[in-house]
Amino acid sequence: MNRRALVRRPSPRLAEGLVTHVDRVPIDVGLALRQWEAYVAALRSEGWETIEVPPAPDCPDSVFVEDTVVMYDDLAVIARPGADERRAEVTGTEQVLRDLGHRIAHVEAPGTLDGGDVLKHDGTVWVGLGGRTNQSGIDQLAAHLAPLGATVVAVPLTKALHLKSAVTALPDGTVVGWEEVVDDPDVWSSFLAVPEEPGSHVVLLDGSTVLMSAGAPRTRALYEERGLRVVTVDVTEFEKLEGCVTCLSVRLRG
Ligand SMILES: NC(=O)NCCC[C@H](N)C(=O)O
Repeated sequence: MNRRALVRRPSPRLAEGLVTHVDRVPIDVGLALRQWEAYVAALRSEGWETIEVPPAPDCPDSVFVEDTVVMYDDLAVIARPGADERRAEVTGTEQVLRDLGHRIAHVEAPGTLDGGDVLKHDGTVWVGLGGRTNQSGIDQLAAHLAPLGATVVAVPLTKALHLKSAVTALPDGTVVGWEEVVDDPDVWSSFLAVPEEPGSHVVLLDGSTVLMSAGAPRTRALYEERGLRVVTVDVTEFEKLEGCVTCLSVRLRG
């Protein structure tokens, strides 16, 4: 399978990015750019072709490209970000996906939906409700994905910015999370609490390899004990803005 991922270069205005559940602290934009370049290099060295969405220099949070779309098979559901400040980000993503030949659908007003609220595994799509994503956004996503056989499940979300700020899934479907910010771990039949907050975010690079933050060494060891190969990257400047490894790319199928 062709392994391709969208990424988007950080805006020079990154330091003005939104913060909701954390206090604002200074961002080193030069360091952020180097961390982003290393993130892209890590994807490439793991066999992923990276495609840059044209930069959006006026949108401070545009590096968090995951929030602009939900991919399912060949369908790209263009998000409608819950934060007004981020609405303009979707245009560039849509154009790139259209040019790549993906089918396009949209979340329309009054719906809101951020890609970071959407966790997929094996035909089930969990969507965080209560932060950036509303019920109309979830209903619209469910309608777009139903013909593809996906089951959409709304999940309460009050303690983290996005569902995938709280939980992600390992290749075997085990959902991993930092329990302090998970509203209801019982949503998942297999839930594993991890010992460090940045450890709850994994990007699946293949069936046995995950990409994660370098800021969670004990969780890394836990994953390695489970037989996973782990690639780490420094993403401190993005973590200061409630971003993480998942937010920085969108993986495409086919
Ligand atoms: N998917 C994600 O978790 N994205 C992180 C977005 C962070 C950005 N500062 C925001 O508040 O929208």
